[in-house]
Order: sequence, then structure tokens, then C-alpha cells
Amino acid sequence: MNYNAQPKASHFINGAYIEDTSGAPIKVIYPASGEVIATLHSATPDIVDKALAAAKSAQGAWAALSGTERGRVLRRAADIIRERNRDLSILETLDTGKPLQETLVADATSGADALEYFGGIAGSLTGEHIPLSGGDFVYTVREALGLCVGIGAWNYPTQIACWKAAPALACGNTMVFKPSETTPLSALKVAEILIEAGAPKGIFNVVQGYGDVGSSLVTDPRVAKVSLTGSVPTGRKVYAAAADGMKHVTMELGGKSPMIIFDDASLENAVSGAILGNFYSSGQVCSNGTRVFVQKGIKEAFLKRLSERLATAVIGDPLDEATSFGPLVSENQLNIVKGYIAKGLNEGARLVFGGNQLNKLGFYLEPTVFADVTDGMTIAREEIFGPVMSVLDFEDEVEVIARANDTEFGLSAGVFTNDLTRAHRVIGKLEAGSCFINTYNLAPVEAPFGGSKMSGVGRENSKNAVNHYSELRSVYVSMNDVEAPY
Ligand SMILES: NC(=O)c1ccc[n+]([C@@H]2O[C@H](COP(=O)([O-])OP(=O)(O)OC[C@H]3O[C@@H](n4cnc5c(N)ncnc54)[C@H](O)[C@@H]3O)[C@@H](O)[C@H]2O)c1
Repeated sequence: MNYNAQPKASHFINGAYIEDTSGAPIKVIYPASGEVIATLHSATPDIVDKALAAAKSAQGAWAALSGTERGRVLRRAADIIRERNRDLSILETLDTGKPLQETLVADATSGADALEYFGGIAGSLTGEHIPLSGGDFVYTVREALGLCVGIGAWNYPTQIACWKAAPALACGNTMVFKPSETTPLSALKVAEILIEAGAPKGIFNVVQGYGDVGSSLVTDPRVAKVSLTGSVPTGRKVYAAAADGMKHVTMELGGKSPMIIFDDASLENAVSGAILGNFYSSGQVCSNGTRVFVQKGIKEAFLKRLSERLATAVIGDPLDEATSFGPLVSENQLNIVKGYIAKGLNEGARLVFGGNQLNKLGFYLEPTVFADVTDGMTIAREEIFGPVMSVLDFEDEVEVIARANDTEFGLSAGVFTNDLTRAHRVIGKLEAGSCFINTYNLAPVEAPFGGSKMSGVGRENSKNAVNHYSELRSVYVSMNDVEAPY
């Protein structure tokens, strides 16, 4: 097949596409075939400056609109995204290799949810009145931070762009967004659609580039806030650079999350949760529960049922809606994951399912399950970001909580049990930001999403995200004479 996903130009600044071919080339590769489907160019310093200048100059007028007016633009953009869901989903599939079956329901639609939700609350972002003695009072004003930078990972390109843009714009900020160099296409569509929805020019700009472009955005003195979705090593660098300029940050980073399955759990639900938490998007999901602790009593039944169900996964052409499991995003990611599978075998884990690259074009790897994994093995400690599940045995609750928390990460955690009090007791002791009882990996826009420990700072989605994209000014008003000591 010959797919062409070439956009009009690499960047979208001040309401229009713009190109500068002197920037380093960025080749967009369709993961299911390895073919180049578009070539873009990394932003030059001049392009970066144009984007920041456009966002900076648009911010005052955007913030001066009422929240209701800003919200109307976001809600219109959400409607357009939903109308074009199929085209946007196909583009997302070409960019990421994720099956269309997934992108139709979890990518552009999730972006639309965020625009709709934050568009809906934009008009009610207010301060408060605080009465004091003698009739004095303080009122607070919720103000935008200013120019925000968003930097994305490659696994959910549309969703990440919208999860950052929606709360930022609702609060009256403007944004320069840099997608991952691996998946640069769909953020441009979000920028185009916002303009079509009536957004003023310059409030949402997209520049392409590698880490150096991200770094030049983070260090620019015009920038008030940086929101990154990426790995912990990148997060460390970006957080440090932002701290130097005392900028606000949101860090959505990696994980190695535990999923604990007690022997009284519904086996079928636990297997479903483990599948969702390990193999959706070919395992390239930050919140995945890749350390699956299974109580000894149901271990073999769990492995048997899991293998039976994995054998029914339809691996193949991501554009075929019957396909439920696609390739990894890139050859590089395929090699990283294959390296982890080799380590699992070398360190003595038992391969229960998969483990092989598929003998076909594209970056396909079978869903892979290791059992008898112990806490010290590399595959139980490091984020793999691919379709590799580690099953660990446990005997009792106290033991499994301590082992589940023995990690530097703290993004997600899940518990499967039919014992109501145990479910809440255990989840209350797990060190993670996004937790699940008897399900896994759902991320509705209404709920806060984000990690603790090394997995991140701040929360996306929910009303809480507003606190990360605005700050309060307080105004003390005296109704009395001013008393001074002399
Ligand atoms: N917590 C979450 O919400 C979430 C969601 C998706 C992915 N992730 C994480 O993202 C990682 C996978 O994505 P990735 O490989 O694209 O991550 P990455 O850290 O390699 O890159 C993320 C982004 O940062 C940019 N970047 C790299 N160096 C930079 C620098 N010095 N300054 C500024 N920007 C820089 C990259 O160009 C890219 O756009 C995984 O660790 C995954 O867990 C987290």
C-alpha cells in the first residue's frame, strides 16, 4: 500500500501552516509497513521564536474574553473532532500503528472529551469572597499563567495535545505544543480544527522537533508553564530546566504499576483487566499494570485463561477494523522491547506466551507473558513500554502491598478482589496517583490523572487540572481607616 500522510507544512503558527525546510528532517514511518508516509522538518530557532511570539501576543486578548466565550470555541472544536473522528483515527493509526479499532474510540474522541469538559467549565472559573473582621474582605481572582508549553510522547498524540490544550486554553493561557518527533501529525489537525472552531490566531501553535527543540521551548523566558508527557529521564531534565526559570510544571511520566489479583477475584474480570492493562496499544501505555501479582491459589488458572484469551487476539493490519493488536510504534521501540524479553529469559523468568517478533513487514511483536517473575528481575523493575506482562506470585496481603510499593514509580495501581473492605484497604496503601478496583486503565476526563513518586507532578483532567493552569491573585479591601504605629 502507498499511504501519503504529508501535511501542508511542518508547523502551525499564528493560525496558519508554515514550513522551514532548513530544519533537520523528521521522517514519519508507518509502523505496520516501515514505509515513510511523510517528511517534516524540525523547527529552526526562527520557527520556535515565531511560535512563542505568536502565543505571547495572543494571550492577553484571549484571557480578556469571558470564560463562556473561550469555552464556546473549545466545545465547537470538540464537535468538529467528533464529526471527523474516522479521518482523524485513520491518521492516528498511520502515525502510531495502533489498530483503528482502538483509535476510533480512544484517541480523537478522548481529545474531544477534554475540549468539551474544559469548554464546559471555562465559564465557572472564578475566585471567591473572603469576609474578615470589621467589614474588611479579600477577594481572589483566578488568572491565567500566560504562555504554556506542551511537550508530548508518541503513544497518544491527539489525546496528549488535547489534554494539555483544553485546560490551558479554558483558563485563558495560550500554548506552543511540540509533539513527539515519532508521531508529529495529529497535533497539526487539532491546531487546524481550533481555528475552524473560531479560536483567535496564535492561541494554539504546533512546532515539530527533537529534544533540542523541546529544550529551547522550556528555557525561553516568555514561557510560564511546561507540561510534559514523557519518560522519567526526560522529565528530570525538563523539570530542572523549568525550575531554573521558576516555571510551573506538570509532569506525566513513566510507570511500572502493580496489579494485584486476590484468589477470590472474578477470574474472567481479572484476566480482562490484565489484558487491558498490558496489551492495549501493544502495551505502550504509561499507566499499564505490568507487574501482575497473582495470589498463589489461582495462579495456574489465571495463566491458562489468559493464554486462551491472548490466542484470540487478531494481530495484523491496523487499518482493518477486525484487528485488535497492532505493531509497536517504531523499530527502535521494537528493539528495546526485544532486549527486555531476552533479559527476562536470561534471568530465569518462565515464558508462558508469545515472545517472538512476527515474520512480516512492520514492527510486530507477539503479546508476551512471563510467569515466575521475581522482584529483582529487570523485567519487574524497569518500564518496558511494550506488550510484556510479568506475573509474580504472592501469598498474603501485607507481603504484596510492600512488594507492590517497592518501586521508584507511582503512576497507577489496581486491585482485583470480591472482598469489599480488602479492596479499599489495599488500594488505600498503594503508592500511586491513578488507582483502580476491579477494572484497569480507564481514564475519563472527569477524573484526575497523574502519578506520584518518580511518575510525575500535578494532575491532568478533572476540575483539579484548573489549579495547574491558573493561579490566584488575592486583593485585600479595607473598609476602615488605616492604623499605623506612628
Ligand atoms: N504519565 C503519562 O501520562 C504518560 C503518558 C504517555 C507516555 N508516558 C511516558 O512517555 C514515555 C514514552 O514516550 P517517549 O519515548 O516519547 O518519551 P521521551 O521522554 O523520550 O520524549 C517525550 C517528549 O520529550 C521530548 N524531549 C526529549 N528530550 C527533551 C529535553 N531535553 N527537553 C525537552 N523536551 C525533550 C521528546 O522530543 C518528546 O516530545 C514512557 O516513559 C511513558 O511512560 C507517560
